[in-house]
Amino acid sequence: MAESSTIVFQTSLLPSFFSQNRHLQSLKPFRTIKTHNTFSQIRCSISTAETPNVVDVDKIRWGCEADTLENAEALQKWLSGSGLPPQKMNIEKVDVGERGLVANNNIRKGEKLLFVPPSLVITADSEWGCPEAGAVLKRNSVPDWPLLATYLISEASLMNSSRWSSYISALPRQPYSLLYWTRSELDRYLEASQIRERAIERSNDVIGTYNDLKLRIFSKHPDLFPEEVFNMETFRWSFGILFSRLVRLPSMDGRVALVPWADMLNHSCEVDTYLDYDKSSEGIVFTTDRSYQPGEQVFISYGKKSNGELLLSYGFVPKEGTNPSDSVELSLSLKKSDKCYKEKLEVLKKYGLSGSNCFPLQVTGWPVEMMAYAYLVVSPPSMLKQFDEMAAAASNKAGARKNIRYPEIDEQALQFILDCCEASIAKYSKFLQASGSMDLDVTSPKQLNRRLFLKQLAVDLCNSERRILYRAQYILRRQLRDIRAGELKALRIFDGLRNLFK
Ligand SMILES: C[S@@+](CC[C@H](N)C(=O)[O-])C[C@H]1O[C@@H](n2cnc3c(N)ncnc32)[C@H](O)[C@@H]1O
Repeated sequence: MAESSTIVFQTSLLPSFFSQNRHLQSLKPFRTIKTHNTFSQIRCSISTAETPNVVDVDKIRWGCEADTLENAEALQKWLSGSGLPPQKMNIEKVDVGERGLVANNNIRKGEKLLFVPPSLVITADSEWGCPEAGAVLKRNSVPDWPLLATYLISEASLMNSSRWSSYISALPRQPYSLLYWTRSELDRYLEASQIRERAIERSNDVIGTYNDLKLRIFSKHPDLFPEEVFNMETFRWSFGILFSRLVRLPSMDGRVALVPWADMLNHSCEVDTYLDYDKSSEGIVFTTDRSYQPGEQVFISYGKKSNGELLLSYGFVPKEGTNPSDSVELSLSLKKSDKCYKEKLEVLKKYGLSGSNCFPLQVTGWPVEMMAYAYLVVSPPSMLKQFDEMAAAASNKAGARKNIRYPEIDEQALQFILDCCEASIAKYSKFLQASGSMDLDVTSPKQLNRRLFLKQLAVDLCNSERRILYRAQYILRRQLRDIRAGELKALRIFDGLRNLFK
């Protein structure tokens, strides 16, 4: 639950992993996913055991169904027995988020809750149940995210011999992130949204990371990392868990961690409280920003994320209009027919931009960088000397002048943004209209439920993104009307003066 690369939050459940760990990626072709369902017995040397333990792959519990309280009681018992102090909350079935933490006592505003001790937190430094496997990854300087993903799989494969067995058994068997949507589901349901691109990129990153680990490490140590256990399917699971549960802890130098118990808290856009390490109590806590009565679900914030980002990592979309941090990515592109296309592309590249860029629109407005980019797109050859300044302002490079104004091309720039906005609205409207009669193409009731669920999420996302575009369209039209009215007034004054002199 770390943060997005553009906005700095205190702590949020999730990540900017791939911006930090790109060096681990290898862009190899999609590999066929190997299932772990075939019965096989794996030898895995566990800690100091002299004879290697034999792992029955079929018996590994990759979490449980998150819509039940299966394993929740065992988790609470294990946590209490392992140093978690008595809590003012219990794990219960809830309306928002399936399972969540519910107050069992009056909770005051400003109260510190949780106090999960560091001994119950999983970080890149945690001890491995299979120390040889951990040593190999560390020798190869594997970064935190892939290391933690491998750690989870390794601990899951040790079953009851892992100290995290009760925790792992209570994790969701299928985390609700876009990692679990197939390519055709993404193409079909998220065609209108830029989140589709992000989901494809993320999925390719996970595949690339797994392939890289396999090539560099797993294939060289098949006794420690048997493919029946460490495969693309189990990596999808462990990355899905990390994307939806990992926390960045600012007071622990921004370390990323899995915090059992705290990761049962669901997100609300209406609260503004984050998990962090509390030096005085030496535990992971959060401070409530409202009071709760017994029976009420307690929430934290996963960060100031848009609905698209929440869907991408956590697999849910807040109710329309309830997320003040919601935004939609609007794509602007240079026109291929532009006489200065080459020159413009060159300056954009100089500032790390490309011929096509996305900018976040919010109901409250859009970034100044977007206007600078639009200026560059519409500027005529006579403004060649200003291209550099425009591209610099469109980038978020430090030191660049941001608030540039070119009143002579204001109208064209705003009209260009409006055209892009309307083209995007048309895409959303087409999807939303078609979604009513969309053939779900299913062969079983289970599949039907899944497709209906995904379609509903896509419809919710598209409605919330289109709503922001409608708002931008309204503002742009008004600004254009004002400019044109001003021009008309100036023209009338000019005509009046001309007639006077005549
Ligand atoms: C950190 S976990 C929270 C505990 C989780 N509900 C569970 O049962 O394991 C994050 C997951 O909880 C669910 N979730 C959290 N906040 C939610 C919300 N406001 N609406 C719907 N689902 C939510 C999503 O499935 C998300 O991937």
